[in-house]
Amino acid sequence: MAAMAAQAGRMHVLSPSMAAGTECSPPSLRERNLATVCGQGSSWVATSAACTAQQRRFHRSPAFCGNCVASPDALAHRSTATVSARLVRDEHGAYVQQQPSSSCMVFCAGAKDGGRKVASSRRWPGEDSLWSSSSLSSSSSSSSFSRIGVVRAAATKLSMMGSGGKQDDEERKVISTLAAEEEKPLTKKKGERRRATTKATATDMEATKPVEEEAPKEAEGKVTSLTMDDVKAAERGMDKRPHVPLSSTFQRKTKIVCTIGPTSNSREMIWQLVDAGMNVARLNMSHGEHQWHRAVVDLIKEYNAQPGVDNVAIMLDTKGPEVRTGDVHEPILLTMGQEFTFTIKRGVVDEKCVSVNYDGFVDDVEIEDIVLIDGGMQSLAVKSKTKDSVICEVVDGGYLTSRRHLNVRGKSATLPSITEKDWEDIKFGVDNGVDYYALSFVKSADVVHELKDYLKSKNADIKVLVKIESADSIPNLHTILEASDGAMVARGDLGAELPVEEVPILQNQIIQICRSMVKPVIVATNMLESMINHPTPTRAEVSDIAIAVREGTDAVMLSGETAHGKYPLKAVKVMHTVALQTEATLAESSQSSQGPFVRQDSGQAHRLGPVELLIKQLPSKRMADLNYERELYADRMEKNHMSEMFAFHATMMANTLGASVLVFSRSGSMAHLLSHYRPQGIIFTFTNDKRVQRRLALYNGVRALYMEFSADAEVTFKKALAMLVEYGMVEPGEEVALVQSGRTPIWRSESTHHIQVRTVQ
Ligand SMILES: Nc1ncnc2c1ncn2[C@@H]1O[C@H](COP(=O)(O)OP(=O)(O)O)[C@@H](O)[C@H]1O
Ligand SMILES: C=C(OP(=O)(O)O)C(=O)O
Repeated sequence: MAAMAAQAGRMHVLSPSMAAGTECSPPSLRERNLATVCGQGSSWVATSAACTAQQRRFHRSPAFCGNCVASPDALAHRSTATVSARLVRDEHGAYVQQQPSSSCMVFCAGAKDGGRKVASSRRWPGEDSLWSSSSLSSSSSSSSFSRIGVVRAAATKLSMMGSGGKQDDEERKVISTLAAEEEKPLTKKKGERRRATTKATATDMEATKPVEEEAPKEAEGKVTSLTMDDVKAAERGMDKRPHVPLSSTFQRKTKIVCTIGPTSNSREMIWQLVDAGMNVARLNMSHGEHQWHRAVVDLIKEYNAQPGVDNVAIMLDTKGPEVRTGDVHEPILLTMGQEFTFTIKRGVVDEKCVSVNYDGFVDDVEIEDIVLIDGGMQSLAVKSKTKDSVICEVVDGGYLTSRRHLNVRGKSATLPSITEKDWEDIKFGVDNGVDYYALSFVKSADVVHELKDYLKSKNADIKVLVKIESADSIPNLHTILEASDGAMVARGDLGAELPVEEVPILQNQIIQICRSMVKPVIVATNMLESMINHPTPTRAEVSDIAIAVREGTDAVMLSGETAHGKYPLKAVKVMHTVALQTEATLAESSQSSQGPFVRQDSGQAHRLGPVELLIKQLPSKRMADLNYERELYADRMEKNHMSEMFAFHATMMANTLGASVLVFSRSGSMAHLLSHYRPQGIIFTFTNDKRVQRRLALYNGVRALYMEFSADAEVTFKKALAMLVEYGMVEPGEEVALVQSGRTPIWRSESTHHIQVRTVQ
């Protein structure tokens, strides 16, 4: 079979170690019975129908339940796969391998909706319908609906490709069969009805007018075979249907921040990035004019305005007092040992000299200092100075391109944290209603207070994340974080100003401190750097993402990978898959090795309070720091006692039941608290404030949905549950933990605080 697989290139191979009839617990099943799709290292095993609601919760993670063995994340890799067998339980409850009774091409419609729904052209023994999607999926309101779109788009695509296309015969045959099948009447399901209604409005159609422009990425734009992305693109282009809520990435708890740049600023790309998993769009104000950024903001707003979609938050990253080289006409090659000069004169560029944007550069630098370009991609030793130039010798050579970072090893530039340009950009953010500022090179809490005072004076409700990237910020870390609304571990500059080996230690500490303060934290820079030029990540990059997830970060960030890389979508998909997979192992290990609740590495729901957690996680942390954390925690508990308690106990309850959490929040504060406790299920947060919904996009485990609240709590609960069922996020029969608490309880007259367990109808 393995040989056949190699030949076919995308044969689904069941591990030879899986003996038919072997009874396996989910983890061992996963270890032993993985199958490979498309030779891409992803894995899935076809599903059985008979899984209970309790088992189905495993579907939201790449773990497998005993009955229904599917690896949703694998579906994100590829839209089609050939499957040779599936696992089902026999009459004794043991797992057996079942061969399909007809051709077995699978269209992983699940790639669109979380990998839980799979439409197939197979016939399985005992099932008479060619469209036995129910045999492959959990109950779904939108699987047939996904299939219709996929089939129609695929068929149209096929006809466009003509006979000269590169599609292989087998795939063509199946697409044609599926297209013919589409004409057959189907029982309408909720999702279809919904689509039919939305499809009718002309305004909606106009809103989703397809982009005529070429896909901006050469590498990702080329169509060599029909993938889900092609199908989706074709689907959008052909049908002009409104964008519908996609749940493909809602199971992932760790959020993804994508920097928008020249390769990702088109409408088409932004839509695809969201589908692939983008939660927050970052605008880097070091590049591009306001007009450029406004166009991106407008696109994100247009995306968010669609009914029912996952909202994307906008984060404006200030340039800060960063020192950069000027523009160059073409890359300048720096060779080891050569002389090279940095000058504060503007607009100078030749093969031996380039401008620097900071007038104090010459004063800040001393002979023998090491100047790093882009955090050390090239480095130069300072040999001499004149009044306007620094003359260096190249230590590590390479190509110098436009507007590159300059750092002096071990030193911070003596510039104010918020420059004049930053104030202009901050005003731009206020005018355009961004959700977060990422404030660069913060060295003390004062600057955060200054910005917050300004925002207050403008009545602008924008949250301030501090970028920890300056050597000078470390001694003031606690006060800076305390003043902020969250942080970014900006490893690029941090690793240039401080020895690189300190970066992982600081990363961990910053994450833990933010967590203990109930503030979101982002790990940034170089996460999938090699994917700027290559379609697959290095193993070290994959580990880097996994480590950040294990440490409990709220979000991971892509910079050049999505801003100017060749494979922006692939990079997001890799990040999504790695995070999802890592989160599943955290959930598993918390269930098996340490009992149901106690987690120490990821900080998931635990019986210990945040301070105890911190002590366990950071054995090397100084006692003084821990006492400080303890005081903060005590202070928070005092102010927020009830909500803290309810968030904690709701988490415990949800974990015990294997259920998701449902919360109603005007300000988002209860969602923040729940996120802090990291429940194993999703925190579905209903809010009646669009701004809060967008902001929550950054928080670990939170899925925020917009809804008007009714004066009657029960009406609101029912509406919320119905919405989740409609979007395929929960299923009838499933239990959810519903929390009614928070600083400003919504139905104050009804009760004070409570947690209930509801079974979805
Ligand atoms: N708005 C933009 N306009 C042009 N280029 C951009 C923009 N945003 C990002 N880029 C490009 O993507 C690269 C990587 O993004 P990022 O890491 O945010 O930048 P940097 O490291 O330069 O601060 C940048 O160096 C730049 O070449
Ligand atoms: C995220 C960072 O900031 P920027 O890309 O703005 O330099 C960093 O230095 O890691």
